[in-house]
Amino acid sequence: MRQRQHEAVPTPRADVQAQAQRWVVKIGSSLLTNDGTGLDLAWIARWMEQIRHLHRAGKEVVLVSSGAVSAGTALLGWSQRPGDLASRQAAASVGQSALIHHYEKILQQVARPEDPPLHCGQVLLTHDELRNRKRYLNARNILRVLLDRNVLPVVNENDAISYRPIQLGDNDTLAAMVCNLLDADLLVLLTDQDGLFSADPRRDPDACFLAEVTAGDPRLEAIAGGGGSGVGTGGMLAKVKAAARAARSGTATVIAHGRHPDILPELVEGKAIGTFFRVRRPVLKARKRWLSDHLRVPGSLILDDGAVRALREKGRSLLSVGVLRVEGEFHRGDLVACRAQDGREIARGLIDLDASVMRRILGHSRAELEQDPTIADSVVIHRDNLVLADPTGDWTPRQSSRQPPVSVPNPGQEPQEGGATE
Ligand SMILES: Nc1ncnc2c1ncn2[C@@H]1O[C@H](COP(=O)(O)OP(=O)(O)O)[C@@H](O)[C@H]1O
Ligand SMILES: N[C@@H](CCC(=O)OP(=O)(O)O)C(=O)O
Repeated sequence: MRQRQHEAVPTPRADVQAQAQRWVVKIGSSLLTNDGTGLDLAWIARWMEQIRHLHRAGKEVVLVSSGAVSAGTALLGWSQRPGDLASRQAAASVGQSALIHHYEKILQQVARPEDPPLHCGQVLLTHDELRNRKRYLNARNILRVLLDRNVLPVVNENDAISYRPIQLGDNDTLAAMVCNLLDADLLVLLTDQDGLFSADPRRDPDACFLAEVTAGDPRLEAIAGGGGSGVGTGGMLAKVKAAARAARSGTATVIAHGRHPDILPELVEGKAIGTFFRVRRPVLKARKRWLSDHLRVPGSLILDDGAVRALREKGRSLLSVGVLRVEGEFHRGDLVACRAQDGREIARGLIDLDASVMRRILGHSRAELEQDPTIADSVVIHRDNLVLADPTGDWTPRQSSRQPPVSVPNPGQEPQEGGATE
């Protein structure tokens, strides 16, 4: 079920939850392990039972699971989570296979005789899958194929080969990206707190619980601290940002305590447990979502005030005459940031020219540029390939682009552009 945007009367929370068809459920490190090493198999069994329950209710479920490093740390006989990259990669490599083994085994143990077959399908993603358009579409297709074949995708970052410059880091971000890939209806972030509080409840005993908020509300980032449990990576801040990111695809979010008994069945019943993040902004089209999903860009263009206005207020393409400076190295087709002169990122998009060509164009004086329309009017970034930042720093749709055909994924088929909302 897709929450309708700009409704006079917003869909009640209970209905958003009960009618959500495609669920992305994320279980954080803080829940999967009690002391930072090893897995809590008893609780994994309870979550697997709950996922079986969702399937019986006809829901599609993707599980985003942390825990590889914790599981590997215990198996390798180390007393604490490794601090150095190589040991963390080794722990993830050993732990990920153990993690998926336990999920599959326990998923079968909790099956009822009348249940149709349900197996786990491991999907390990890196930042590259989300940066490169072809790999992004490929990841989307395989996730769709798994759901179509009644498989439970179990997603994690490929920690064994990720290293800091290309790392997503926390699985809240990853889960939100999966929501964007799949146009999920509901993101459930299970953690070790009852939800979002007005301050970190570990530090502030007077912190108040927030039952319902708006995804992307900039005030929320100020109250959500970084890593809190010491085991998890992103802390509440990553979850608040993930809810804002998920809202770009119209996905509502619930942050709830994973050890609340039967949390998932109770959410399907529409119960108000945990903090609900309502979607209150226009949904970005799939292609623009992919543009906004990039965590890093190889270069920036510094724009003059006229170009900033043309992009922001008139929804125009970016022309070379409006570019004052080029930073970084990039090639035609790369995603680059467009910045105002004070450094704020106001847009980002796929560039039509290499950095070297841009610099050559900028070598002309502004008077020369203005006199030679063939150079001055070169389209640097077409408006269909641009997303604009709104005043909160989130991304907003602007121009409607043409609708490519909707694709139905087939195994082995080349990834296709397109999708329900593109
Ligand atoms: N405003 C807040 N409300 C709730 N929890 C918060 C807040 N600010 C910081 N936290 C901390 O965030 C932690 C959860 O994040 P994290 O440890 O990364 O968990 P996970 O492994 O589930 O992702 C909580 O244990 C809590 O201490
Ligand atoms: N991908 C890592 C976990 C990353 C992590 O801790 O994320 P989170 O559970 O969001 O704090 C792993 O499997 O160990």
